Amino acid sequence: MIITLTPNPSLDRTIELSGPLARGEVQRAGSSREEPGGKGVNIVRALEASGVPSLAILPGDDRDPVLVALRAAGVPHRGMPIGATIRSNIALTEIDGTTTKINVPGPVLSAAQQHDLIELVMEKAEGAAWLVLAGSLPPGVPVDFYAAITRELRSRFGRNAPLVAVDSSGAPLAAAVAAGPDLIKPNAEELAELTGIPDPDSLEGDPVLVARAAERLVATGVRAVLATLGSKGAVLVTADGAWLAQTPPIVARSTVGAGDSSLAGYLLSSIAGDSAPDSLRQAAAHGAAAASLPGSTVPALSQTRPDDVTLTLLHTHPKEDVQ
Ligand SMILES: O=P(O)(O)OC[C@@]1(O)O[C@H](CO)[C@@H](O)[C@@H]1O
Repeated sequence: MIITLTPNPSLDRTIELSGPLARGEVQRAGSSREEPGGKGVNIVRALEASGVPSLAILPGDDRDPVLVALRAAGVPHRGMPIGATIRSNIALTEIDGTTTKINVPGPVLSAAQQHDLIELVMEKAEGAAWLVLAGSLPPGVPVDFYAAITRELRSRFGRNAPLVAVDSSGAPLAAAVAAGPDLIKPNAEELAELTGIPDPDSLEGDPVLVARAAERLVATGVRAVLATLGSKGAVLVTADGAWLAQTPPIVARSTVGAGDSSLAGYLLSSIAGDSAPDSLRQAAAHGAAAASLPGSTVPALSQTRPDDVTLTLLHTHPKEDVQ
């Protein structure tokens, strides 16, 4: 069982433009779609599509459009009433797949609601293989929320605690890293921010640099770093090595949720007992399949092509050079 917690879920509205985005002008959209979202929600949508037992935990009232959509789609979830509407995020996709995303803050979670949410996670986490802590934190939630959950989980369940994956950004991710999660899934920008590299673009184009930055995090106690690099592929770093996975070029339609699908691919492969590089291969295949689908549509395992992924063992540099 894989549990995800999305403290700041969203209703994702994707507007598909039939030409390039023109700032300051009225544009007629080709089409638009709405999907229940937030990173942990997308991960469970992807796992569910492949028949992997999973549960999305999120704050949200039963009649909220996000929960209604999850129910209608048969996505396993558990909402916690908050008496406020879940935020709506907007994505504008252009014909070449360029995606502009606008995310809003979301409703405040009070201290009592945060406490209840943590208790719900603890209740559902018993016996789970993974707990994924996913996305931004809503207003009112302290930046060490994910770190505190990781520590609480390990103190309550000891050696039986689920493995913890964190897919977030900024201060919540930095705080979570200090708690030594089993896996983090940064993109180039998040990895650059975490490791103090001023230019994220330099990372995206250079998998060896990505691996070196990730090695620094592994040296501080993160068990594995899965760095997703968009069309450049994905890099996995563990204490045992560093690998690059690259997919053949795809026609991208929307990159929203592609990273979430990558993480779902990694997790489903890993719980099936695959090796770390093979799990990376599945992550890359899932990410590419997701980017070729509209909106935040997630692929099923059968829609992915792991055999087309090229895996390369990255030789970075001797351990003593790690700074
Ligand atoms: O604002 P956050 O929590 O960082 O990200 C939210 C979000 O952009 O993440 C998903 C894509 O990864 C979308 O479903 C959702 O709108």
